[in-house]
Amino acid sequence: MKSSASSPAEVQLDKVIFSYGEGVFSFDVTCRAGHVTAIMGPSGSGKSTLLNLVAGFEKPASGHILIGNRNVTHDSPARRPVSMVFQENNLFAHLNVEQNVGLGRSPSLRLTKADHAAIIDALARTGLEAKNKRLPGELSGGERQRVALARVLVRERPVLLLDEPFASLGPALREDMLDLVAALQKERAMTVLFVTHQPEDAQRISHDMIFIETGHVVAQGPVQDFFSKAGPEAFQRYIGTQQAG
Ligand SMILES: Nc1ncnc2c1ncn2[C@@H]1O[C@H](COP(=O)(O)OP(=O)(O)OP(=O)(O)O)[C@@H](O)[C@H]1O
Repeated sequence: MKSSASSPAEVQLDKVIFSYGEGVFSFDVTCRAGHVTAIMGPSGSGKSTLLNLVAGFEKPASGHILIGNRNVTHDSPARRPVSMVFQENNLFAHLNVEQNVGLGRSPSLRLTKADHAAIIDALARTGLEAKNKRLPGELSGGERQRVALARVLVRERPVLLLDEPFASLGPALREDMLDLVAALQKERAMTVLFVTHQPEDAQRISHDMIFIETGHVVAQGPVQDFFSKAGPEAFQRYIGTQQAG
């Protein structure tokens, strides 16, 4: 059964422990339903790992993942009420825009009239109507990410995981894309977990922030608190280092 994107879902990592061998990750954290949570932290701190645990690409050694109060710890990625957009390689190169979006409805592209209507809607919403027959190789980087967002729309999952989706785009285009995400998030009341290295991107669209260091959440709270003078020391140090670099 498809989860409705209209019912916001909390995302909880409940005493989750995970390890790739050497480094241990421990996450005990909740992301508010229907809000955008930015996930920031130094390179290698575990931001993508956190998203992969929620998506089901990695399994915790112990603890639970709950989405909308449903325990999904043992569910495969396909069964989880989640969509994910990566920095790149979100699309199949041999399928055109419409087909790539259609995969969000049916992996075999057996599409009903209602599916086609949803695809047309999503293409209009993301400004891609005129490019529906193009292959990904015939699109700009920003357009390809729009296709990925159109697919998120037709999937109608309540949780959206964004792993630095606009990192390779220039600042003006990145702002456009972030505003599109913010509009779609609001429209669908999605719960968004947004990994980014850009403090200004986090500030632009996020309500909350999680700051990670060496596999642990070291600070969490409303995003504006992080940017005040009294913000978490670890975060201040991190953005200080980034700006100095
Ligand atoms: N498949 C894997 N096998 C072994 N180690 C891994 C694997 N994936 C990630 N790691 C290690 O786990 C740690 C956390 O990686 P992760 O990708 O979650 O960090 P990140 O905070 O998202 O980093 P970045 O900002 O550079 O993308 C890193 O030390 C990384 O080398």
